[in-house]
Amino acid sequence: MHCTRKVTDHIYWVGGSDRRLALFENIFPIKRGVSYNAYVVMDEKTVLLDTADSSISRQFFENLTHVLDGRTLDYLIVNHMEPDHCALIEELLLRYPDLTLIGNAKTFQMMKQFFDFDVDAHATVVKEGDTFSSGEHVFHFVMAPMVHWPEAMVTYEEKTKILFSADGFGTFGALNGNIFADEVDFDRDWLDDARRYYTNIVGKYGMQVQNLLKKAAGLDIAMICPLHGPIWREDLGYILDKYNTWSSYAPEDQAVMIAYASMYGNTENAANVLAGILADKGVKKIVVYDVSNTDVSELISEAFRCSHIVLAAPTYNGGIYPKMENFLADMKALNVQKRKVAFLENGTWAATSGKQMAEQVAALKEMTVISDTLTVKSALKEDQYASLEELADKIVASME
Ligand SMILES: Cc1cc2nc3c(=O)[nH]c(=O)nc-3n(C[C@H](O)[C@H](O)[C@H](O)COP(=O)(O)O)c2cc1C
Repeated sequence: MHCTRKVTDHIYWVGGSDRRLALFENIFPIKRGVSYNAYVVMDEKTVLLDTADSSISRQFFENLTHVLDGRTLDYLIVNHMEPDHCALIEELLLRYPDLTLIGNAKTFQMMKQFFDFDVDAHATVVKEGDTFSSGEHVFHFVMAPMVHWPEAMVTYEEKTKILFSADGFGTFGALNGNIFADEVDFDRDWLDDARRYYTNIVGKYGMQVQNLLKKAAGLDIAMICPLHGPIWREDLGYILDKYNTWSSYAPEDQAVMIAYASMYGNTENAANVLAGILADKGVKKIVVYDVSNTDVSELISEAFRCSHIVLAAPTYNGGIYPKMENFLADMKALNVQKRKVAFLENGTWAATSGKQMAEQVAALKEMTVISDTLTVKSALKEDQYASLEELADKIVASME
């Protein structure tokens, strides 16, 4: 049966959620599932904005058929060619052979790569600033290259002042009946997943997101309809502000993240002792993560959130403990920058992980090392308490 919701009098959410998928993009754990949003505009002409992932195809087509209520589908606006949104285009054409596809030149290049149908026979190419009217609704096309694919665009509808924002402002998490951010406790239940989605998927492209935010500032936006997660129709400043923070790589919180790797508990012990000393000195926002037990997507998300990062790892066959090395590689890949950092190394015969971690962090932009590397030789000794206190003092002194 159909499972749709009204967004405005003439616009409907026709998406669906997948709670079975373990890994989004076969890499990111999604314990709370994910939604694939799509929207239908009922007007003189009928318009669909994006399709969905094949996993929800049955629900999507039931929704679409129900909303169209016997009418045909005239137009599909393709904001993003990633398969989780465009998988159903070919089936859509089988059902609605006269369908016109609206996208930019790159959209259709990609469509020809993904599909075998006669794309040119259906394509209407639009570019930045072009408009299209379906009757009462007027759609403006705004290019959003590399947010997060080159062909990505967003569509602004003039009458309803809705920004159909593609993957921008999206989040992991299935929709549970409530499709609007103001119907849920976003800050409590969604923000962590929104940050994890943004930082891991779009995090690398901060400058491109900043460009899109500048374009968005010129539009009178009443609602943001993303392709994943809740729709924003109240307090838009909240999510725009978060996007501005994340895309400018500014820390969201003055907080200390201690990420440690440990096989036999000694580096872990040092991480815990440091956290305790920081707490003694009045720091409230401290998070401690075992990099072996925490998915790297969560570590990245926290690295974007926290102002301070302490990396603690044993030396391993002359290198950095592999799970920590993987986190460092991801930090580079996702452009983590502008953080205050410190290192704690461990080694039993030749501790070099600190030096090696520092070299990798030096390749990141605007990272400030706030203290000399602290070396543990196998296990932390009582006489090292003072050096941990010294490190904690430096962290506290550098917090705003
Ligand atoms: C497979 C393996 C390789 C290691 N390689 C080195 C090394 O290259 N240099 C070194 O000084 N210690 C090396 N160690 C020793 C550990 O770094 C050391 O025991 C450290 O205290 C482990 O910390 P943990 O208790 O937090 O796991 C190695 C240990 C293991 C198990």
